[in-house]
Amino acid sequence: MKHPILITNVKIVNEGQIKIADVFIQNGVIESIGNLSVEITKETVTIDGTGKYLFPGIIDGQVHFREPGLTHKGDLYTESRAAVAGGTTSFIDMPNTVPNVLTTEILDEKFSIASEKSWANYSFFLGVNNDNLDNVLQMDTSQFIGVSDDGLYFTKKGNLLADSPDTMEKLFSNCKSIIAIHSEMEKIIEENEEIYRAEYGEDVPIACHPLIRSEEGCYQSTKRAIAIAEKHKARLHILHLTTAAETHLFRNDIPLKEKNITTEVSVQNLWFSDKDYERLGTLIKWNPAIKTEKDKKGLLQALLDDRIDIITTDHAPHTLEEKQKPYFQSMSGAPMVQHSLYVMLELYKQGLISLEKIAEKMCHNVAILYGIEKRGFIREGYFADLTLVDLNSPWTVGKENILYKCGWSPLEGQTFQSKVTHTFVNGNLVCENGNFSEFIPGQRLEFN
Ligand SMILES: NC(=O)N[C@@H](CC(=O)O)C(=O)O
Repeated sequence: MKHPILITNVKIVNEGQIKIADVFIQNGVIESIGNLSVEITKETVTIDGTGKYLFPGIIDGQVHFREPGLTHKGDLYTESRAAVAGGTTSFIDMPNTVPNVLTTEILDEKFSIASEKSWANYSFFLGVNNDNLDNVLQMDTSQFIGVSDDGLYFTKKGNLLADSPDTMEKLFSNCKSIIAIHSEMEKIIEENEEIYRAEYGEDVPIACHPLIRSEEGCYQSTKRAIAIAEKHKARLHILHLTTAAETHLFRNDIPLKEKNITTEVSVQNLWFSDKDYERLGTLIKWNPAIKTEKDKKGLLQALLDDRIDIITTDHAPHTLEEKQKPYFQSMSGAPMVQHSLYVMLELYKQGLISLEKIAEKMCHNVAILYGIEKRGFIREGYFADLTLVDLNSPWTVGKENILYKCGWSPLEGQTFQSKVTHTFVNGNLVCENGNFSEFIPGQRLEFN
């Protein structure tokens, strides 16, 4: 039986406001919020929230948890456990697992594994590439949370969806669900690779990464994808923006609910810039590449003025061995899901973003964008997915507190001022000051 939980006198960060109240959780949902005089029974767990901040549980719209098929990097148990430790209570996972998620059978298998192994609530994108395009065009795609090409190669040549305008025309004119795309132009990347190969041979320095996977490659791709989506009134979501230039292609004059074209930024692009390649090398090699200080500032500005709708992580773990290779051979992507809220709270401490905006972009808007039912807000009757934070409890990221299966983080050595003290998933207190409850599986996200 689930214990009722009463969190008292806590600062609730929700829907543009911070208000002090008590929160009563029972049977997995937020039963009441206010100045409560609930009857405290023997079973009730009372948590003193004085001085702390209560956020809706973070919903991460883009992760790679690697199961099935790539479980030497991470799996649904290890990565979702790391997620809840850092205050993330729901996630949407990408299709580039092995086998790629190109059929509903493989999608169902992923749901089935998650129902037994995931600490957090979950959903999965259906992958789309040339191998299954005709099938996807026949499907009632409104039954999926979204389709995505992320991490999949699209054409026989190996290009991305964004490189195949004809295919985009076909897909966008038919598909009813959200189409979440990785937006870079392979042709521009290949041309740039040739330029730097001519100069350095195989020893291209990592500092060239943002020049190879360049601003131009992102901008041209995003511009074209938006034009095709607008023509077909498709529901397009551009994943992980990395350039300030692209942000100007998105609108902020209509409410998120009415937008057909949306986008996101991943936390690492608000934290790192090209200045960090010298210190961290291929550890911060991501696709698309982390770009300049100017881009970092422009992305934050676009987040604040609502041209960027949500914050994700693109959590993409690889082993250290896979990362620490020469530029061309090293894997792109790094783990981030345990630390996303910490990065954002640190930006708050630096005066760059408000707590209300963090809740909007990491919780409310992700629920709105993907139509997730009864999560992402602190409201009576909603699932009790909640994250309690102490804003004055410094700690340092180190091997001993990293929970990713790959065992490393590009943030090692970083001191954060804030700490997630309690994470609740569906009304269960699953993690308290780094100590986990017995395993309780999360739930499949329902969407409308
Ligand atoms: N973002 C990355 O750099 N890597 C992702 C794939 C992807 O999102 O392209 C991965 O799965 O490793």
